[in-house]
Amino acid sequence: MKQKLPANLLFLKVTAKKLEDQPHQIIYLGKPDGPTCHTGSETCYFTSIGDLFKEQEVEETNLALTTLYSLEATISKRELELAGKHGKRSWTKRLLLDENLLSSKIREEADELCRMLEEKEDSSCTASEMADVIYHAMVLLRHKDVKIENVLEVLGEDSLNRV
Ligand SMILES: N=c1c2ncn([C@@H]3O[C@H](COP(=O)(O)OP(=O)(O)OP(=O)(O)O)[C@@H](O)[C@H]3O)c2ncn1[C@@H]1O[C@H](COP(=O)(O)O)[C@@H](O)[C@H]1O
Repeated sequence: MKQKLPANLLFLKVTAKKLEDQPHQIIYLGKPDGPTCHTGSETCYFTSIGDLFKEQEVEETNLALTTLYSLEATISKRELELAGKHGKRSWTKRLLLDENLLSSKIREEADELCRMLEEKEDSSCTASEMADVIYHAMVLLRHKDVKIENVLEVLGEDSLNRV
């Protein structure tokens, strides 16, 4: 069987196959007779490996942002829950209610991060130490009514100014 592609008069040789154990299913196999793309190119896979790496970078950035925004939303939710009488115990709520505790935790976590560097520990704990710093600092942001977006904007401006 030959099937004409409407826009560009290119052809695919199509064969149909039935699977023995799946009598109600048909698999069509298309074998191009000449180029398969309307541009006349052999394929439509125009994306280079380099572009794929860039896409991966974008995906990683999106994941990082989604995580930060989601953490921000959780912290805001805990703040709203403080208004209710009964709610489950939450470390975030404790921090939001106690500025001294919040400050001392941020200092403690930042100190742990620095000590890890000074004492030349291997890097296996770096991510979790940094996560502790970020989380506690983000509770402070909420307490001061500052959005993570504002922080990211400042970081973006700084990096542009330094190019
Ligand atoms: N990221 C955190 C987070 N990191 C640490 N902690 C808590 O912070 C407290 C102190 O943390 P530490 O790391 O200092 O714990 P530690 O036992 O002193 O251990 P060391 O550091 O001394 O080894 C513990 O009760 C931890 O559970 C956190 N509590 C909450 N979050 C985030 O906040 C969200 C809401 O949490 P709740 O408010 O508890 O519902 C969670 O889903 C998380 O995303």
